[in-house]
Amino acid sequence: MPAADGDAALRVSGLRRRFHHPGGAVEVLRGLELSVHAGELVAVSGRSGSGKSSLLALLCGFDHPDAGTVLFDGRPVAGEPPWHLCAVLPQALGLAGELTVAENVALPLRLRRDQLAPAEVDERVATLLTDLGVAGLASRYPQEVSFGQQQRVALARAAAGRPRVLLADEPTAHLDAGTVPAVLALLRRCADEGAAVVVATHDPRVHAIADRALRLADGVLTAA
Ligand SMILES: Nc1ncnc2c1ncn2[C@@H]1O[C@H](COP(=O)(O)OP(=O)(O)OP(=O)(O)O)[C@@H](O)[C@H]1O
Repeated sequence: MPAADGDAALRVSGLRRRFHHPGGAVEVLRGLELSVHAGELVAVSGRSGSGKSSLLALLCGFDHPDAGTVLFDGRPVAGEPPWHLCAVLPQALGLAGELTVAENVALPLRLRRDQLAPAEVDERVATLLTDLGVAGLASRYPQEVSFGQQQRVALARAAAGRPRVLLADEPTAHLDAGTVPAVLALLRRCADEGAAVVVATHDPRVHAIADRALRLADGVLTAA
């Protein structure tokens, strides 16, 4: 029997977001509904400008809706949810330039209140960097590696805290075909280990590993 919406790790209701431009207002999200359960990987497609990045920004608290609710395990969160509850790979990546690759990935673990032992942090970081094929870059700074490598580092950072909800915006853009399988495997593993995973993507390779495919159009999500 499918899990009830009320049990969803992430539950979004009636989400609205309007942007104001000199030429007028654009309502990008128009009462959007979404429920994602623990262990589920959902791929969200939609034409460029349909609002995928705007949706992810609202889910992770970078932006605020005009109306609607975002619940994590049935509860609202004031401001940005902590990394262990919701972590994001944004399109702009947002790596800290003053921290090395390894320090960036360790950051969500170091910021947690329930601190892990330093050896466990180091092991988790090393495993993620190895899995994503960037272990050799651990002591470099983000500006010393390629954009595609930075993208994998930002994904490792998002996954490091084993978040309840993992969001990824176009995680396979900028990657060569040989690198994509490792990214897909990590996203799938995060879901299999219990995260609710939402991926904004046009990539059919992501759709192939997703449990559900949704399409964002006219401000709402429908089955793709
Ligand atoms: N901060 C903002 N201020 C004004 N308009 C915005 C803002 N952010 C997004 N928009 C507008 O909202 C719409 C949705 O943008 P968004 O980046 O969410 O689309 P997207 O589906 O992620 O596109 P892409 O696939 O090209 O990344 C676009 O028309 C965009 O111009």
